[in-house]
Amino acid sequence: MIYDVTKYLEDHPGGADVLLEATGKDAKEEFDDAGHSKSAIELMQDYFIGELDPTTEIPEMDVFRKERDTGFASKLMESAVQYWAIPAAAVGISVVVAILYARRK
Ligand code: HEM
Repeated sequence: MIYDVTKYLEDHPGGADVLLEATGKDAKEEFDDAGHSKSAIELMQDYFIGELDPTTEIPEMDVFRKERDTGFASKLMESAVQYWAIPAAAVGISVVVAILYARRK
């Protein structure tokens, strides 16, 4: 569920700050935690603009988890690549040099 609350910023009893902080994020938990009344939930429907396209693979909470996961995983991969890149390059160069050296004789 996506809500455009731009026009509601000034009228929000909870303040514009909390809405701005929730921009572009999944604010379901914050919304629920605030204990919004039934009328607040009804009012919210006026600002409903659409759903996330599930095929875009970016539902908000997943993004956070994914960023954390892939962040960690990609860092691990990066360091793994760095770890292997130098010895692998050294071995590669040695092999080339050895072949060239062997050919000379
Ligand atoms: C379209 C979306 C929203 C609508 C229509 C809305 C509406 C309201 C309304 C009418 C109230 C007054 C209390 C009540 O009737 O429940 C309220 C309070 C509050 N709202 Fe929202 N709200 C929205 C989104 C949010 C979001 C996303 C957050 C947090 C990130 C939030 C945080 C709060 C808080 C903390 C209060 C309590 C203020 C207090 O009691 O001092 N609201 N909201």
